[in-house]
Amino acid sequence: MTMHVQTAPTATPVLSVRNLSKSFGGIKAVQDVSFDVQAGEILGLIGPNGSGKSPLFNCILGQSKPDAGEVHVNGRSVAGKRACDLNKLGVGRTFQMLQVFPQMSVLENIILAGQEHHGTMFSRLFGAPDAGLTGEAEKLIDFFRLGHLKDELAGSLSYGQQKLLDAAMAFMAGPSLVLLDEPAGGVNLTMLESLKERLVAFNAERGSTFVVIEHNMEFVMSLCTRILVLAGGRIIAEGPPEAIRSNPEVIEAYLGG
Ligand SMILES: Nc1ncnc2c1ncn2[C@@H]1O[C@H](COP(=O)(O)OP(=O)(O)OP(=O)(O)O)[C@@H](O)[C@H]1O
Repeated sequence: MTMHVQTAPTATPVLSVRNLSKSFGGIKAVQDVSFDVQAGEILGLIGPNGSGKSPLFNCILGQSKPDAGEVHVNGRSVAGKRACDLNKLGVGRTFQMLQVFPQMSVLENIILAGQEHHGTMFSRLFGAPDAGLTGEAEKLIDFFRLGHLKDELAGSLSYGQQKLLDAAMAFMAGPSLVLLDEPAGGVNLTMLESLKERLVAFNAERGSTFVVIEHNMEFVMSLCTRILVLAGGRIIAEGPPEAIRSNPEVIEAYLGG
């Protein structure tokens, strides 16, 4: 009798980066970087200033064309795709700088983010003014505990509340992968706890996957399930937060930087 050994199928990573390189003139900003992110992970991307985090993010997100390498989201190549095409593939992002419209209400900001994610010019011109997104937007606002501020102008919110709104905007349209660029930057301790707690809850309840660039070590170490460290455009360490904290190469990269 022939025995068939069943092997577990390997899950397709949500994000797969292979041999990515990007130079600016003589500066090798990203050098042969490869990593995978599995569904449900919260991956922290850290490294001293100038280590290549933003250029790497920009290559992943189609803002910048890599010189070499490949990026796949849920098994599909993103080569040549624009940011709006990536939204349709289920990728959301936040930027270092706030992207909220101060003269619009919290609700309007969230609806606009939803329209950007899955609207077409035709649907925007001829569809319902809210593109049928008010219900979904209100749920998301409540999830991020901004319900009491729904009708306030975004510009009247505290900076921390605006960062929370900014993060919430990236979650409209239920992305499977969200890239967060310094979500904790300039946010006070109380709002930081709130932001972290909501991100963890979103990850746990919806199984979404995050990649987070962050300088705030306490925030990143307590939020992330795995950390990747860049220095000089290369990955110098990768592992769980507690191993990264005590990694001599990582300490040296920060102190030497
Ligand atoms: N658009 C660009 N044009 C020219 N050089 C760039 C560009 N983007 C990044 N670089 C260079 O690539 C290198 C790494 O980029 P960058 O400083 O943004 O890394 P980073 O890790 O994101 O740093 P930070 O933590 O300060 O944001 C730097 O030397 C930077 O000057």
